[in-house]
Amino acid sequence: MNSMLRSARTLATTASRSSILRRGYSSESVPDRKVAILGAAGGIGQPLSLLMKLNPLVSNLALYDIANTPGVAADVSHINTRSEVTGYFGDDQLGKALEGADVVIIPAGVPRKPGMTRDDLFNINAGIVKGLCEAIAKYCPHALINMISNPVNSTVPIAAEVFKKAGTYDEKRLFGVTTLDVVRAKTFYAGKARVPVAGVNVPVVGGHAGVTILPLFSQATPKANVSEEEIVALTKRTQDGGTEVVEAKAGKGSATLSMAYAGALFADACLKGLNGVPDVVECTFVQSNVTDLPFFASKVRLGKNGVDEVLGLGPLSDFEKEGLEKLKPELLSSIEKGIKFANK
Ligand SMILES: NC(=O)C1=CN([C@@H]2O[C@H](COP(=O)(O)OP(=O)(O)OC[C@H]3O[C@@H](n4cnc5c(N)ncnc54)[C@H](O)[C@@H]3O)[C@@H](O)[C@H]2O)C=CC1
Ligand SMILES: O=C([O-])CC(=O)C(=O)O
Repeated sequence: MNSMLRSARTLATTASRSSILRRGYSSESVPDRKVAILGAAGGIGQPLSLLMKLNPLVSNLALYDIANTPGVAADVSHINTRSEVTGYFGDDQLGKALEGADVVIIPAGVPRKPGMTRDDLFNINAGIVKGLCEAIAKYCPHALINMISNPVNSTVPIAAEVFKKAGTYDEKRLFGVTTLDVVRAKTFYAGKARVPVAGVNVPVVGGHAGVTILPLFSQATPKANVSEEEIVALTKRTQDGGTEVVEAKAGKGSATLSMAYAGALFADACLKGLNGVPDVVECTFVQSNVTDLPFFASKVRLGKNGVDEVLGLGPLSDFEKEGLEKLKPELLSSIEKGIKFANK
């Protein structure tokens, strides 16, 4: 029995060491990193907590929600990986959850039901995000913020305004998580192009709602014979990916599992950037000069201070150029709605 336990333990240690080595570190050089998840007991929060517990770059995992986090934290904490896990709940414990955090992931807020747009969530989620960002400004002003709560096109500008008011705003540290759009675009493209999905790359730019989601299939790799008609259909399916899940769940919420996967990928990229791993590039919604809009999702190189460089759009097809012009009014109005809310 003892030898069985010993070999299981050796396996776990070897797995964690080799995954650290795969990420470009020597096993001695991985710094301590605290990740806080706000909304950790929710549909996204729980599987995201699990995935972050599996990430060997995390040394301290703080799980915060308005309720139910002690159970989630107790459960996840039994997994024999590197991080210490602590559950926090209620306003009184928010400061402790945030103190010392390097990355704060925010999936707090209500999800859509069939028939709703992401903007229909604004009235509830804007207030939730504002309150959480006020606490972040106070307790961990230098953390990288990964905003998942919808409508992302407005919640990111809200966060920026809250941080500006608190005097802590650093545009390099605020990210709207649009990774799920990229994950979907890759999956749908691989299916149509009949290529192995593991090698597929597709940038997705713009924002995170309906037509503001603009996948750039003209830049997809590997190149494949995909017709114009199929590109139009792939674009529409990527833009409607969230709605597809909302309708399939029929009133029981929106994407949680694929979102947890996407959120874990993006947080991992942020941690790698912080740790100095070179050439970490992800699409994300950030303060931007790439277009005339103040916030825009595009490829971003991540570094030790968050955003290292916001990369340009690259060459667009005529269909994508048209999509870009079409998305601007809606994206701008969502950004302005967020700014107005934060300053009222
Ligand atoms: N960026 C993206 O690609 C995606 C964003 N989302 C968004 O993520 C959000 C969460 O979705 P789900 O996890 O499915 O919802 P959910 O309702 O299952 O979970 C939300 C959690 O937030 C918690 N919460 C509410 N107020 C809070 C506060 N003040 N502080 C801390 N926690 C608080 C709730 O207690 C709940 O546990 C929604 O706004 C949804 O639209 C969902 C999928 C993809
Ligand atoms: O569609 C929703 O409401 C949730 C979301 O943002 C997504 O799945 O992309």
